[in-house]
Amino acid sequence: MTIHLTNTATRQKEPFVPLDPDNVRMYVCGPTVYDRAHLGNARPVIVFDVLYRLLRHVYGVDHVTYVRNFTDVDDKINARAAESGRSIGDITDETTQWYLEDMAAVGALEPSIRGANHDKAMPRATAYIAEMIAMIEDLIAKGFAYTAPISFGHNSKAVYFNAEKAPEHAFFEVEKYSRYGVLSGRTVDEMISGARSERGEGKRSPMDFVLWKPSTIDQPDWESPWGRGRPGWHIECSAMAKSLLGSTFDIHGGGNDLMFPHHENEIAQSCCANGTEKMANFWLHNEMLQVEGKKMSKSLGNFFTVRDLLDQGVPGEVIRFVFLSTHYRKPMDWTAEKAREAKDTLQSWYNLTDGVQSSGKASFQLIDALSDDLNTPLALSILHEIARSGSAKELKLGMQLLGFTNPEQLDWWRTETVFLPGTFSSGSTPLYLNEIVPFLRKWQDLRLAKDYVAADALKVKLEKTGLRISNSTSGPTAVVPYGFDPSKLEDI
Ligand SMILES: Nc1ncnc2c1ncn2[C@@H]1O[C@H](COP(=O)(O)OP(=O)(O)OP(=O)(O)O)[C@@H](O)[C@H]1O
Ligand SMILES: [Zn+2]
Repeated sequence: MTIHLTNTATRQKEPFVPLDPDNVRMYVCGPTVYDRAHLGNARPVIVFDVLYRLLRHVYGVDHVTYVRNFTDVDDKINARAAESGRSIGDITDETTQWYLEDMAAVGALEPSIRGANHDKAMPRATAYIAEMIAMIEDLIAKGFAYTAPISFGHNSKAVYFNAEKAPEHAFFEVEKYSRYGVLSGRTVDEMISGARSERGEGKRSPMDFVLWKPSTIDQPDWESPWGRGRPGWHIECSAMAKSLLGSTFDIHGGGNDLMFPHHENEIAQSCCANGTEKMANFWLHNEMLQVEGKKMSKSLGNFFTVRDLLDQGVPGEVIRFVFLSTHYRKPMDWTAEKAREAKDTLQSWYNLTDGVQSSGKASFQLIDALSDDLNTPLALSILHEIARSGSAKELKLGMQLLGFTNPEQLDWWRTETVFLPGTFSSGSTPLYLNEIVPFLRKWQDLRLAKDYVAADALKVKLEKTGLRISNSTSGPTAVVPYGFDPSKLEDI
């Protein structure tokens, strides 16, 4: 069975043939670490996690390398340090840790080098400055890049190191690379207006972009042939990808907001420095999580974080489920309704598969769906069918393939059912039997007395505590959610 993926570079769905089936190589642009990940940032993580799992399934765990970087040098980080009075290292260490915790909570595997956990699978940009400098020197030597000294104005001299010699910018000269713009399919005008936001003294053309920039004394800096300075964002990914995956690798991924200019610039740098035709054979881009039609983003301020949802009691698996119910190339919204439905579904699936042995291979139908350009909505509907047919083992295998791994320590989905008069569903006595039964009795009495108004009011109050109250064939019934807090009953 061949995996087919939509390749942004060709705008077609193509059969995926790895360069080396013994080591399938994927790079995904990671976060800039200065704040909590917002919910939109989790979308590429979950999408590429599914692809990673599929590749491991097809080629074997030891035959897939997945690299996702941390951008820990960036002007947004400097700004956060300046406004908070904290050190850059503190901010990047803390947010890196947060990111790892939040992405683990949504069921994402950590990237790995052929299945082995390794620092190199999650490289920090600051550990690759020497490689970035070498690549920039290479680009200059080959005539694709140039340098330009900053001009010392009346007050700028004092703020730079080594004031004797003006530090220099290094720029990539876009005109030298004929395939610039091919990935995103943009016109020169569109690219010029997109590039204008990036300032830089001494640029030959507004489209040229920064490879290296001088640092003032209050900015992070490294020694370089162009004076003390720091790298531009794009060169970070080119240098790390080359160093860890080679000059040409299989798949490069990220959100479609990165297609231009970031990925266009990565391609220009890598292909020109490495003398290759392609940086990656396949370019994959996920569409955006939106809020009222606009991209969820930090700059627009229309965001909430993954941690906000987790703290509100939305399980990470529910976040994952909601993302997978929309195809990765379609924009989507987060809604409370989708989260509720996902939670109900997962709750029933986890209960159905609880304790079921799960060795074996996931169903072919499911692999087929994922192999067709990661059709996760179809995969979920196949799981629905499997669940309806009652095939618990097959369901569990399928859930595992999609990353719903049923973590025993986080069994938010476990429920118990209490019936009147004091019987219960599971083998052991429910924890809150004695607290709940009197309320069920009272509800039954009100109904028998035909005082439906009071009965309904009581039901509403009980359901506010998290119980689900109904009248089953066995009589009044309360479904008790995992983590139920009986002290909430005291106010009724
Ligand atoms: N709303 C979104 N929906 C889906 N993916 C997103 C969204 N916003 C950002 N991403 C992706 O998240 C990843 C991390 O991006 P990055 O760290 O640059 O985001 P950011 O700069 O923190 O966010 P923002 O774009 O909100 O300023 C990238 O792959 C990017 O494409
Ligand atoms: Zn990148």
